[in-house]
Amino acid sequence: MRKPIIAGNWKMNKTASEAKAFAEAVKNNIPSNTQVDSVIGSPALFLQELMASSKGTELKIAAQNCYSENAGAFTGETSPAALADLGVQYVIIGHSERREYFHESDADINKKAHAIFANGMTPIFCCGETLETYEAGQTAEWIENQITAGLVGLSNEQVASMVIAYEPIWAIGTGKSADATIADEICGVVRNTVAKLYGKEVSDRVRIQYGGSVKPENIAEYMAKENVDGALVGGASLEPASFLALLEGVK
Ligand SMILES: O=C(CO)COP(=O)(O)O
Repeated sequence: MRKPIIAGNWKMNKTASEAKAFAEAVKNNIPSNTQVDSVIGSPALFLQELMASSKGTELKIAAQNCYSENAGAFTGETSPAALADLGVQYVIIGHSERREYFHESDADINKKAHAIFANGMTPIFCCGETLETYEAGQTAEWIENQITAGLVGLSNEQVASMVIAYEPIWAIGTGKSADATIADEICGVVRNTVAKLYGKEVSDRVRIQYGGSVKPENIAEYMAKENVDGALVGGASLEPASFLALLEGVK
């Protein structure tokens, strides 16, 4: 049985005081982590504050990115070793916004995945296709390629323990969600790709999220699907009441 995981991705939103107020508002209302892993992915600037505010509670904290080296002359980058030292558990990598606006390649993302595991954290690895690829009927091939390249060299145990988020680019922030049937089908493609590369035992364990215009009103439809183990949520994770409602939708 795979434990559900709901992760908010705040993207580049909030100030430190707003991040702290959010954590204070939600931290005592997070469901037990025997039911669901509840995660907030924050800008690096607020991670230390969020770690302090959420200490001893069921709220887990993710970074939205990191570099693939632990230290050195990499101006402006965030060290995975420093994230691990803060107690951060998850790092989102390969988000379509980073691939598109910051030109991250599959190889860059793969190096980050290795660095995250080397520091004892868990990657939330994002994949997803454009509307053009979707309409051309090439989604499955696209997703297989992103996963194959992004996970190169990881061990079976590492892949089994990670989280893979399927986020169709055409459904991100557009209000146009892939319906639950499509989400389940493509999350199934993700799982089959993992099975082909790492075997069935690994693909039965890896957790797969759907992301793209998930809201409290539609979360239950996604969670009811066989291949969907959780959600990666942007806009609807920004307000405490909405984030808590997403978690309620899983219970
Ligand atoms: O990109 C996303 C999460 O990483 C999805 O964003 P929205 O939930 O705002 O569509």
